[in-house]
Amino acid sequence: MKTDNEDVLVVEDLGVSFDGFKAVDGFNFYLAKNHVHVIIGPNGAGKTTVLDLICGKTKATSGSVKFKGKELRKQQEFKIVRAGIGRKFQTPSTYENLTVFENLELSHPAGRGVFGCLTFRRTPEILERCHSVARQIGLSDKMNTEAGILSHGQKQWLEIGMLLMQDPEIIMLDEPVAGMSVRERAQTAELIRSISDHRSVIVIEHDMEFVREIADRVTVMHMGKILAEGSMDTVSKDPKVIEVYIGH
Ligand SMILES: Nc1ncnc2c1ncn2[C@@H]1O[C@H](COP(=O)(O)OP(=O)(O)OP(=O)(O)O)[C@@H](O)[C@H]1O
Repeated sequence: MKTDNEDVLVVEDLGVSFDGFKAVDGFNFYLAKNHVHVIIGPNGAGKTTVLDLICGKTKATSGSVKFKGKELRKQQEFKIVRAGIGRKFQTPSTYENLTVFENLELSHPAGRGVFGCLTFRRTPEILERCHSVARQIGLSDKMNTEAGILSHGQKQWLEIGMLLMQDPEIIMLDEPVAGMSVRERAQTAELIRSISDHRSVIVIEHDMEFVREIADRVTVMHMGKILAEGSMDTVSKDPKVIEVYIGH
């Protein structure tokens, strides 16, 4: 368990309604620097919506999202990414016909946007960054392999690598081990732990064994609200949590 208490992200009283239905309601969330904070909860609890609100994909109807003291709630999505919050969606976003190396290279901030594409130069710094990210995601020996022929797990790691290329301070992952083999899950747990040496990670996950392996802190959501929060040990013994979720 890490002890560094500095919060990089402070979310308070966050809420959103869809046609009068409160999908997220009075949500408070404190993400500590270099921690892995996992959000769990039954289907429809509001977990994905919370990530949508943090990254600006969905606009909140109330509350605040502060990143290193700066209010993000009304910022546009691309500005939130640039500020240092990266999000991996469940839908694949790799370029299947490009190699692992090319996918990583393209994700470097220097290649971003029309102007970036036109003026992009492969500098030694960018090359080194691609290789260091490839080492971290375990794909160093696949640099020249087209993304389309990678295994499911390797594609997921490549996507995480593409996020890492942007050097974000916070990474958000929605069900990162869905569809993975036991071995791939273990490797993903290791990867997430290594990412949290220098960044904070928010993960949504259903697999409790996996949560136990990676989480510094767990928030349990139910019907748009927080049901419990603490270490995995604490929340998994909470009778409220057992009743609505773990006991199912
Ligand atoms: N854009 C939207 N318009 C209307 N309702 C929405 C919208 N987005 C989410 N909801 C509703 O909000 C609730 C929370 O959904 P959300 O996807 O955040 O839950 P979740 O905890 O991530 O569930 P799961 O584990 O199934 O992915 C659900 O009832 C969903 O139908």
